[in-house]
Amino acid sequence: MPRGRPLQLSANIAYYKDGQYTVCEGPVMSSIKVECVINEKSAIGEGPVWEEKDGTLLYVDIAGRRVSRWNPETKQTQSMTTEKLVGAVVPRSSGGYVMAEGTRFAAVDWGKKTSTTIAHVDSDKPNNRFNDGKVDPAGRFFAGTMAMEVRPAVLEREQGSLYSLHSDHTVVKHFDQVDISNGLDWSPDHRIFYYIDSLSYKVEAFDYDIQTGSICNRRKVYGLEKDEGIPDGMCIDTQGKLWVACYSGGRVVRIDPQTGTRMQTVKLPVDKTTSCCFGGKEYSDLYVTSAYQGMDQASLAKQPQAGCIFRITGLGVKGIPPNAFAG
Ligand SMILES: O=C(O)[C@H](O)[C@@H](O)[C@H](O)[C@H](O)CO
Ligand SMILES: [Zn+2]
Repeated sequence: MPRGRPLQLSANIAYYKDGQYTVCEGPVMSSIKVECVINEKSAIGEGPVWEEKDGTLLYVDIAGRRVSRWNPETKQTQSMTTEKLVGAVVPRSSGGYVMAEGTRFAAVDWGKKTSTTIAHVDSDKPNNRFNDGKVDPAGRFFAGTMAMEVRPAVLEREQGSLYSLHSDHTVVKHFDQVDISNGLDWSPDHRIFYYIDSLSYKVEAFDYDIQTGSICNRRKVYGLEKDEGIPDGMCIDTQGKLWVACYSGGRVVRIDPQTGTRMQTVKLPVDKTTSCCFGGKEYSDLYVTSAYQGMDQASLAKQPQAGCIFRITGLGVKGIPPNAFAG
């Protein structure tokens, strides 16, 4: 091994210097690029989903009460306003979308820009709303709730629950006592469900039964460090590693859930990074949403791109195509 030549390890690069290998965080030899691709700002951009058939990015602006779809070719965004705060939107196999809005699951007719209720949750909690959601590999739409925020991350604690909407339109409640129900995804072999309750400052895992959609054996897989901020949305890559957007951390981190360690950090030019998904050609680009809500004038002046959506290229990893709601 000649001096100064990098040694490729599984996830990191080691440099040989002064008689020892220094392991840097992340594949520093690849050219990672972060660019703002959607200039149209969201108060709380969230829930990005890549739609392969159209090559478009679907996402929500939670507080802006908007579902949007952006076409990278035309650079055009189409939007639909929602009545209540909208936590997540997902593709539906029978066409259109399903959204988790207010405290209801609703079908969206994208052509007409209208919605119809499928089911209600948390009817005993008028101050609750849906937050993040995603479809499991069998077509069930998982989404969780939280109390309305007084300001970012300030709210009545333990009011939320995690639900799933099944193809027959029944709703299952998995657990309650959630502060801010947030990022979620499934392992590539469908045997593990990963979940974030933001104010726990950790990523958790459950055993997953893909046949029934039930979860058990809750455990911690990663605890966030102080400077990483609040864990928010997340997605998994084909290697089973988790990409977590860190709210007030201005970064996405790649976590190895098997070892509970951080493998990589990618910083962004905004603090309030909220969620991420893979998209683009072969799902090799990471799209990252952000928020401007809750920022004062001074920080907005310092971060003019707050609320924009970013694309990270050159990561050298690939994502898994999103699932569509089966009902
Ligand atoms: O983006 C979301 O998931 C929530 O709706 C936001 O409100 C933030 O996550 C929260 O404020 C940070 O904890
Ligand atoms: Zn979120």
